[in-house]
Amino acid sequence: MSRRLRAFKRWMNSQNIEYAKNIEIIDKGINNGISIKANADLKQGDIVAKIPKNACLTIKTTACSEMIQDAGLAGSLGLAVALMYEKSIGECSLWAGYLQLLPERECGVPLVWTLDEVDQFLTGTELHKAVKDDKSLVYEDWKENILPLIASGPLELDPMAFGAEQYFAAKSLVSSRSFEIDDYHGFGMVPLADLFNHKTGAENVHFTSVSSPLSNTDNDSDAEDNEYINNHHYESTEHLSTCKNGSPAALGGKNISESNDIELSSNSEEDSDHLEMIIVKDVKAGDEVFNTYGSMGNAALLHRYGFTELDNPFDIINIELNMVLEWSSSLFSSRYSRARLSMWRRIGYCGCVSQNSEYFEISSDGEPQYELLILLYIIFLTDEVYDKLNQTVPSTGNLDKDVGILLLHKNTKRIPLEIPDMAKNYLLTDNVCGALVSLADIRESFYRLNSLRDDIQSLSSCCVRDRKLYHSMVLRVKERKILNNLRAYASSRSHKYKKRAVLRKNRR
Ligand SMILES: C[S@@+](CC[C@H](N)C(=O)[O-])C[C@H]1O[C@@H](n2cnc3c(N)ncnc32)[C@H](O)[C@@H]1O
Repeated sequence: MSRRLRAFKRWMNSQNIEYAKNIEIIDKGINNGISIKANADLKQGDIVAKIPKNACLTIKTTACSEMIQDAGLAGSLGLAVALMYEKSIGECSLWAGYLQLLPERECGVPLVWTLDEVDQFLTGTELHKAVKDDKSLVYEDWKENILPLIASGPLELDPMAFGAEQYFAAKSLVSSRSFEIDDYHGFGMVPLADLFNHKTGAENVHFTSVSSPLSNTDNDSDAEDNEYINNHHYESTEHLSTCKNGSPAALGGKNISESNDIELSSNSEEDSDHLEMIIVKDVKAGDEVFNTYGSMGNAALLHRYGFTELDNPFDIINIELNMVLEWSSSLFSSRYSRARLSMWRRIGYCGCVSQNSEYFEISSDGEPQYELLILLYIIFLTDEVYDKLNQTVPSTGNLDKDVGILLLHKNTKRIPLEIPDMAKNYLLTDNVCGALVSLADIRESFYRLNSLRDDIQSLSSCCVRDRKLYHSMVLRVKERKILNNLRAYASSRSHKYKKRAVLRKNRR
């Protein structure tokens, strides 16, 4: 057993953190990290760890809690300050035995890459602009909130431990390892629980928390209920994109409040101050025990946790509304495009919205967001139908649902927009399918020179241990495959394509 692991186990003992004998903490060193393995078969319902809430590092439990509160810091910023402070006081920290097990920073998280690395590895991907924006926002946060604490705060903070670099490092740890604990503590670092790795849709454990100490005081029996919570962290909700159809954006995961994974189980009163890890799917002796950090695509996984998965079914790619408008303006005029866009909005549609940008999602199998199909269809409406629609649809105010479906097909048939599966038969005209292929080509050009084949070859020859390169290549290749799937989706639905396929078949 490594020295750092022995020290961590001694520390866990001192904090009354309990874990089952049939799980083992495996330390593969700095590069490969730590994971949890089953020593014996684990059965659904087994509790494999109990962690007192006061052993968690939060803005309430840290020794600098008062300073954080007085400075009005909260969220991931407050937790990062708590983490930096506890690290800065070394062995005097109550969490010294825990902190010595953590890496300096989560190197895979692009927030801590250099700007050159961000350009080198992420150009063209969903993350390129997001990470650049993050870097400047996080730096601004530091300048505005932490620098004043070093200069004139009450605790004589060591400037070497609270520099911008240390803040970025702390943010990468908070982003990749913090959990929501309860209403009182908010998010925090949860020793032991944060040693489980993630597997999408195939987790073995869930993390459970008893209701907050605040609600415990009102003697309500709800306070004894356990609530399943996920390894969601501040970034996941701060940057969470809101999408009309509720699906996660490329960078968003499942919002905690939207989670339908709530599991309730009762717990005795004396247990109410701790967290539990409970087995939800049997594990065979010798296998790794996985947690889930939520259902999210590779862009979100890399953004927050610093890794990707080759077979991630939640992968998506986004097509920005601005890109659609540019493409439309290159075919028609920009005035024409703006008028068609305005009609689309009047009928009651919008894209997903995140941080000042509006976009459409393309799912892993290449299926475009419904709202994009409607917009493209409106762009290609003949002037005659458009004018008719223009007279029918009110320019402002709430739309009557009946008016919303008054989109006319060629033979003046109404398109039943409220039944997407049926409407798609009308919306996917040759023009719309051709537009989807063009949009895929334009989005593809963001990756610059290399072809997808080049990228696949680079990925196959690159080593998982070269983390930045490997995971950014997985992100790139998976995104480009989705664009291929979008082209295939469009081609297979285009009548021209279908006709050509029939002709080819007849010729054979
Ligand atoms: C909560 S920690 C899990 C424990 C971690 N392995 C350690 O060494 O402490 C999250 C970090 O573990 C790593 N990780 C978790 N699941 C992973 C996976 N499926 N593939 C690659 N890395 C993973 C990533 O570095 C991530 O930021």
